[in-house]
Amino acid sequence: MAVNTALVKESFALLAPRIEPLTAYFYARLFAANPDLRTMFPPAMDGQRGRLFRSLAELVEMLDEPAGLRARLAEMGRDHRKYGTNEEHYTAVGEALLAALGRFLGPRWTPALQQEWTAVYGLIADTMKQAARDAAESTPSWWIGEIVGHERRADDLAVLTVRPDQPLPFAAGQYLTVQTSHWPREWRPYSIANPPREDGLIGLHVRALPGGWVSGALVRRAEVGQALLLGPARGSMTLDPGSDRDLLCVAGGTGLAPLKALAEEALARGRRVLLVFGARTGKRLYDLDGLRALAAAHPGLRVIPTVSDEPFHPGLQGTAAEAVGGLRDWSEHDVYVAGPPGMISATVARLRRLDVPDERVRHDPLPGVAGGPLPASPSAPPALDYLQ
Ligand SMILES: NC(=O)C1=CN([C@@H]2O[C@H](COP(=O)(O)OP(=O)(O)OC[C@H]3O[C@@H](n4cnc5c(N)ncnc54)[C@H](O)[C@@H]3O)[C@@H](O)[C@H]2O)C=CC1
Repeated sequence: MAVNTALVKESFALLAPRIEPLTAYFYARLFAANPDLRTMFPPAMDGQRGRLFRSLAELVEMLDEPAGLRARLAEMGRDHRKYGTNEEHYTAVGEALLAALGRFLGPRWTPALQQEWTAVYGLIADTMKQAARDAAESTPSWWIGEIVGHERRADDLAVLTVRPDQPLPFAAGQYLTVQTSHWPREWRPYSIANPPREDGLIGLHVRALPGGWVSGALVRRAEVGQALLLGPARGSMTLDPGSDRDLLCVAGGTGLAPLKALAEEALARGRRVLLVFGARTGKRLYDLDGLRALAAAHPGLRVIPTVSDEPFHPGLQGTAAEAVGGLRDWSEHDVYVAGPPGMISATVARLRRLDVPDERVRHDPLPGVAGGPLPASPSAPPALDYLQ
């Protein structure tokens, strides 16, 4: 059945002011009907609550772009294998979701609207399940990664090197999710800081965010020899295989990680790269040595560090976005931007003013990475304590 996307979008928009009680009702109903599922979610549900509906909002928004929607759903389906999600869980979530929509839309929940939403959820679930089945033929549901390198570059920043127990396919520019033994069932996304290597090693740049459970554990408590759980690689901020344009990479803080990977990959293919690396202070330019080493190996790389919040630091002053504006014409470059959401927005706005076509500018989704877990089953990853 063709979905009446206008009707679905209109009804979803009506729910916006009541998303919090709706989400609470959804999870209460899901767990009441399927009590065993509760134990498979993180002990604290605060962050979790918003995730499912942020994902749903994103999918509803994409209903008019079938190819993009299918790709997004397939990625989510592959990723959900790490939670141990099985086909019955999709049914349970669908029932709770339709019940929650019906309750909060009240008299507007007509049989016709119910039919539309049933079709939309059917499309979501079927696409995710099929992608999960396909992925199961060639990859594990999750990987165990041994920490083989842990360098504290600052009190709140570490560069980790992780060796997955099995080949973990990814492309330069992608990210994966990580779980530590300190916070069971909490997964957080980190960009991979290198292109695929023969030894399979994966570099991660982690800043401990204030109150950040997983990032704090990765920076301050993780050690060489410990194990992490890794989800599959995700994200579409990758090199365009059909392009041979030079690259402008604009990094803010640890947003450097995916751009270093993309730069290395592009340089290996003979493309030239200008990498602007913005940080608040000189000390926070935490990987200048690594970038200098890359530039020494590749004459096609030029690195421009800039510092925004330390007035007497030598060299360029200002944010990476400001630096881009002052440099030159970027309209013939492929541009990649990564960093805090405000920095990405500011850089994209600046690039627009410089007449760089939108389709040449790539960044990960804002304001963060949407996509929360569907429920997990008892076949979910074991707690890491047992592995160490
Ligand atoms: N794929 C991606 O886009 C990735 C994003 N990140 C994100 O990057 C951030 C890195 O955090 P930190 O290293 O603490 O960076 P930070 O907060 O120290 O900021 C880095 C740079 O961005 C500038 N900046 C920050 N907010 C800005 C704004 N509103 N407008 C213009 N410039 C702004 C700062 O002045 C500084 O020069 C985290 O939010 C992390 O989630 C990290 C890795 C990959």
